[in-house]
Amino acid sequence: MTVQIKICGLSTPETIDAAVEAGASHVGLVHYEPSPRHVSLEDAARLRGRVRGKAKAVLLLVNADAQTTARAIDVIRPDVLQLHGSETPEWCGVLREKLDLEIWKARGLRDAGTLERARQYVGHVDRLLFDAPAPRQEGALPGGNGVAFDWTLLADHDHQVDWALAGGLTPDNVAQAIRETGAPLVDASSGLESAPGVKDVDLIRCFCEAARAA
Ligand SMILES: O=C(O)c1ccccc1NCC(=O)[C@H](O)[C@H](O)COP(=O)(O)O
Repeated sequence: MTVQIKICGLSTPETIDAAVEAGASHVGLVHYEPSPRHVSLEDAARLRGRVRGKAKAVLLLVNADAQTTARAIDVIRPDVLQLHGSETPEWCGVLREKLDLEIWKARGLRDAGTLERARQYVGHVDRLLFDAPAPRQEGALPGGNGVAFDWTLLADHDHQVDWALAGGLTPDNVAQAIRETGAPLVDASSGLESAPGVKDVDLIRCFCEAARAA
């Protein structure tokens, strides 16, 4: 099966184009002000326009309220809404029923217990995205930290919904990650940067090549 590839936290036309040309199936736009990858709604809408018909646009929000979510969807018109905070299964389900787009929920995997609890989202989301857990320190971002988790947690797991692997993926480790977990979709952000929030087009290309060659 061909692995799908999401490049997250893109914020310039050049890096968006590089991701699409390298064969990314999904591009991620982070609308979350504390992030170095935050893009305004207007910039996100412009970037989204560049990929229409070529790759799916994923809008990433963190614990956004209903009004903020509705406004962001209205302006950006993404294909996918990725929820990367502490959104409940019920809230995901409400959005999935009301909105004509895919709902993805990110879950940090610390141990087998956190993987088991992620099952609460089955039936409420279109995809679970397994990431490293958020660092415990004050002010830490809930994602995009470039930290990998223990992939053996996913070995032989009985997935009951589509899923994706994220967390510390780079051109150097993505093939091994795919082989060890069987991930159908891989997602990378900070491992493709020369500085926080600054994507490197060569790293984007190398990542896509390595993922496809796995
Ligand atoms: O990228 C951010 O700054 C960010 C902020 C808040 C929530 C999520 C965020 N990013 C999510 C991602 O980029 C990925 O889906 C995932 O966390 C993998 O990131 P990385 O470990 O940096 O590859």
